Amino acid sequence: MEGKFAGVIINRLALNIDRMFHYSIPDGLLGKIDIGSHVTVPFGNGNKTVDGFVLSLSNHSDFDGTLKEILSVSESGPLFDREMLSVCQFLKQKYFCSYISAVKTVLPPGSGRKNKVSDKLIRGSVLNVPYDEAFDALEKLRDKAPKQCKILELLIQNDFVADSDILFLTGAGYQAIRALKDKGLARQETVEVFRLPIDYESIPRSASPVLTEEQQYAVDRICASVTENQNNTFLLHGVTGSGKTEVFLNCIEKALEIGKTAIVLVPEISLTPQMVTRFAARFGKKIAVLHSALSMGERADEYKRIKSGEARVVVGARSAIFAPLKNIGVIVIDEEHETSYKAENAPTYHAREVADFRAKQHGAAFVLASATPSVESFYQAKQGNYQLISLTRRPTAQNLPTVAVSDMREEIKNGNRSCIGLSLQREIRKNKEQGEQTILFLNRRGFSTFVSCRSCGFVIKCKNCDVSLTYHKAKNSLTCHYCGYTIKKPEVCPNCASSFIKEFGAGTQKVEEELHSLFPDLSVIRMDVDTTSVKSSHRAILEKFDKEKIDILLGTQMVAKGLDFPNVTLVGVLAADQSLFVDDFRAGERTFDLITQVCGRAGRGEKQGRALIQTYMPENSVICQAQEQDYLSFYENEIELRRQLNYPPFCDIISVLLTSPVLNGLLSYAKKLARSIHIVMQKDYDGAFELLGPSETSVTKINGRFRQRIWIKCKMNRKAEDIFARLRSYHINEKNPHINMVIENNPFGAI
Ligand SMILES: Nc1ncnc2c1ncn2[C@@H]1O[C@H](COP(=O)(O)OP(=O)(O)OP(=O)(O)O)[C@@H](O)[C@H]1O
Ligand SMILES: [Zn+2]
Ligand SMILES: [Zn+2]
Repeated sequence: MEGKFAGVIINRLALNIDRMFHYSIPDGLLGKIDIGSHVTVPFGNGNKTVDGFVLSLSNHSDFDGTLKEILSVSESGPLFDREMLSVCQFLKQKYFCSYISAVKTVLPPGSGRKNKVSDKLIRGSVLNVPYDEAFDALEKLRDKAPKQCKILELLIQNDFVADSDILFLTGAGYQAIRALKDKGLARQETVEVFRLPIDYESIPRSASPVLTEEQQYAVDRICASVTENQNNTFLLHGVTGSGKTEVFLNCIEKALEIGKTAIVLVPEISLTPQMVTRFAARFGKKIAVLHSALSMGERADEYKRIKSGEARVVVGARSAIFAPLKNIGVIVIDEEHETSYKAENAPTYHAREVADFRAKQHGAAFVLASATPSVESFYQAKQGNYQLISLTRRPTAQNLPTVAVSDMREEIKNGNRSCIGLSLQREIRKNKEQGEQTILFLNRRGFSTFVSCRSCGFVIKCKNCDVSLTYHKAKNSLTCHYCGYTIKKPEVCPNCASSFIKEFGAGTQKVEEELHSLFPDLSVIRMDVDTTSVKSSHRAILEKFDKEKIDILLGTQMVAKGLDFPNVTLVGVLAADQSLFVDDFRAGERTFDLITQVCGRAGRGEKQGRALIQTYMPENSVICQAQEQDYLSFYENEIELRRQLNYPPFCDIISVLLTSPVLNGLLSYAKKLARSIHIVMQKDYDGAFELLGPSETSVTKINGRFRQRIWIKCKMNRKAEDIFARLRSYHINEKNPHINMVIENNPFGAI
């Protein structure tokens, strides 16, 4: 450990201290401090003791005066190594975040927190009164004790909330939790944490099936890179059910064989149960699983197993890309087109970009797998930057499912007002008679359930955000999905006092009711955010569907992808076209991907599958291409559109979002910034660019903050990075206490 001087990042989010502070290392601590050490230091004029992280070490200092000394260092050793330090620098440069938020992204789970992760038990709170009483209490607390009100809202929305989560999510202190308990509204509960998320050893081991020729070719090409330490990027484009997973399982096996390690990212928690089982069946305890549904304790355990070298394959959601593995041989991103790979909070990294960075550092093979690659990735493959490997058939006896389109306008003309058309009803019936199972997919975007007045049209909105509240039938509550604001559903319209105030739109609950009345003899199981809030319920629902041969699995996005049930031969897509109306240049891509993926759940076993797409616009080209499951013609169309309209991959889109609790001053500041950006871009940027805005965002207010956005279209290169980094410093120096700035490169579904 070299050096007498250390550069330290202070563990505070305040933007004006977002830089390295230099300290000298006292003799007593020499040799004990390294990159990644967690230290305490005197800070500021008052020399307050604060904690921070060591990011650099050196033997000399340019500082003229006497440097302050580091006070202490955590005994448990450095929290990250030099490789992770370079990842932090990458995050900071590419995503315009502060040092500390970059560092926090790579820290082990639970570290740097005040309360220690207990070994077996988690303390938390649950609601202690019926919902109705809780709603009454909410209104009483709303103005007098807003923190308690926020906690109560959380407890209404969830069955159990860990105290640490309450503190983190609401910013309240323990006394607020205690006050709610004293009032009898909440009570304390302790839940036992399952230390190993899955008993990997209990899952029966299974070997690889004999690969098809196409699969073997893919494995050989990727493995050549793994063994030769070559950093190549592969786009594994295979139709749904073509055995992509089998391909990368085999590549990982190879990597392990020659002493290397592997990371596999899978998109959402919903994907993990089946996927994890497949990994455990192949690799047993050599795998570690990291995703957000694990408790902090579980995550900390898995992390330890990775650090100790026991776990050599990490399977996880987005943040697993930061797993502290050494000697990585292969990184896989499954369903690489998924939007959940992009982080929503700072640093707003894309896992694909971080993976690319790490793969380069390790000389690892990088595999992007999808049946419907993102337009950006496919373009890279066409340009020769990625090596394209295609799997064109399913390895099982069956072809891709046949897909039919059902015109819902005809259904309405014929007097059928059900959201399940007659053709779909017939198919469901037929499937039941053949003893086969059905998956029904409800495109969530088309089915928000808000409450409105049938007399005056009044829609109940959030008081902090410019959005309508979502109705939850089981609790008879209305909740804001942005800020958590919760109220009881009013009996009469707050605007005109009419009692014709009702929920609008069909949610999964409504469709479920309809299924029961159409098919009283069929069993239905529902999977959506409401039925999966309790830990492990994903797994439970899927297991029940499989083991008990439930007739219909009904769900939102959660059932669209990754599921592999051989007895499912029919897939129905309700409201296929709704996601086409979203105001986003990726709407077509997302609709194509959703429909193709969900149809791909059918006929994965020995029996031929079929899918039925219900739509109001059967002539729409995206719907037609999805019906044909023809990615290539979809891509050709889409890339031409992007070229004409100058969208990614032909340029990058940078969003500069400004928010403030007061409208006054926000717009003029945004205009001033837009003008400055324009001038600087003209002077210092060397290519074409376009600047749009400032303008209001589609949701004009979130969490009590008004929003203005400036869009810049340009190629994100070193020069542009430098300009936006300067813009960020300029904003920090302006000291506009009310106005927040977030710069984001290529945001997804920006609101
Ligand atoms: N060579 C093979 N021989 C027999 N069965 C296979 C073979 N390869 C894969 N399978 C089986 O075919 C099914 C689909 O394979 P897999 O899940 O790997 O495909 P996928 O392309 O990853 O699917 P998707 O991306 O559509 O979810 C699985 O049940 C798998 O066990
Ligand atoms: Zn809100
Ligand atoms: Zn009304």
